[in-house]
Amino acid sequence: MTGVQPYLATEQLTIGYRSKGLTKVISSNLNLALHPGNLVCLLGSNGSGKSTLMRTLAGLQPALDGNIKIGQKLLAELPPEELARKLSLVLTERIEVGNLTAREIITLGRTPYTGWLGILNVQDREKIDEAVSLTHVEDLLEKRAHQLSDGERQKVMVARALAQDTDLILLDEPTAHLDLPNRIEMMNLLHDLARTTGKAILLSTHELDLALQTADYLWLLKHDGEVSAGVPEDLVLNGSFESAFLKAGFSFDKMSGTFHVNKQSGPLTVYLEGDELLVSWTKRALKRAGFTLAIIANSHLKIRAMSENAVLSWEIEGFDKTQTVNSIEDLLHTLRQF
Ligand SMILES: Nc1ncnc2c1ncn2[C@@H]1O[C@H](COP(=O)(O)OP(=O)(O)OP(=O)(O)O)[C@@H](O)[C@H]1O
Repeated sequence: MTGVQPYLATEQLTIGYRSKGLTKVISSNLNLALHPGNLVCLLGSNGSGKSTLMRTLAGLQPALDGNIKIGQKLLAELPPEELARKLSLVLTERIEVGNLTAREIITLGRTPYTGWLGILNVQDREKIDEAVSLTHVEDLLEKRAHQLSDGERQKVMVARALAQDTDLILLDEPTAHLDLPNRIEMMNLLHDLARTTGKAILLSTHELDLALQTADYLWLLKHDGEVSAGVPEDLVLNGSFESAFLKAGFSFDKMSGTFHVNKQSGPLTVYLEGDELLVSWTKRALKRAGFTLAIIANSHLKIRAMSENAVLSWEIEGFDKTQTVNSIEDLLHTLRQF
């Protein structure tokens, strides 16, 4: 991204650990940037170094080398109270919020402005109200932390970060432990927040699919420490996405943006045609069941998938006979007879 000043930028950053004279480098020469209004997802397999990078960017652990700049200033030289007005961190699982109500948790976000006494002025109250409204947690305010579901608690923690009124928000695995609808809601919420507030939001996640769909940028952390950064679609098309996650037994389908389990195919070849949606789901079932899918009609079996007036049917032609079934279960059962 050119022309726009980043809220955060790294220069030749090296992250890792130093203890008892030993240095463990996780990743080096990182030149990354977080720009206003962008949602960036940090992806990488287990142990690749996502938490290490998040912690380093948040100033919770020192960089081994290089710089992190917040605006024009070096992170390492920012006093804690100034950093707290620039960057908020949501460590969803690790923060002990005890028995506070959701309102009290969100109010804690104003601590960098209210000082020890915690007396709220008009602006503090406005920022809290705005955070509550943006995250839609109005109905949760009087609930205590232990009365909140994981998804509700996560939203309250995002509201606390918003109340902190920082340009940068970093979230470590905000979708962990959430069910699919809540994962989607959380990612959409963060994407909308980046758009509407102009904040730069960085989150680490294992949600490859959701990140591909919602992130403005991806940072892909590979096991060798290399980081590929870019727009999701560019990283899919240039092969970076695939190479960051590929393991034996999986393949990545660039067309659909999904990972597939590789199965050993059997000797019987099947040609599929017909209704697009039915063909797509039938293909999945056939691959899992070990059939080899052919791209030409000249195969052992030809299947025509049809959807007419909400009635689904699969016509199977081959070995001198034609049969029709009405479910994928029956289709698989019939094919296994051949
Ligand atoms: N305190 C530490 N001292 C030394 N090495 C550490 C320390 N904490 C983590 N590591 C190592 O750093 C590497 C990266 O760990 P990190 O927790 O950053 O990975 P991650 O991508 O967040 O993993 P996950 O997806 O499993 O949460 C791992 O090899 C881990 O063993």
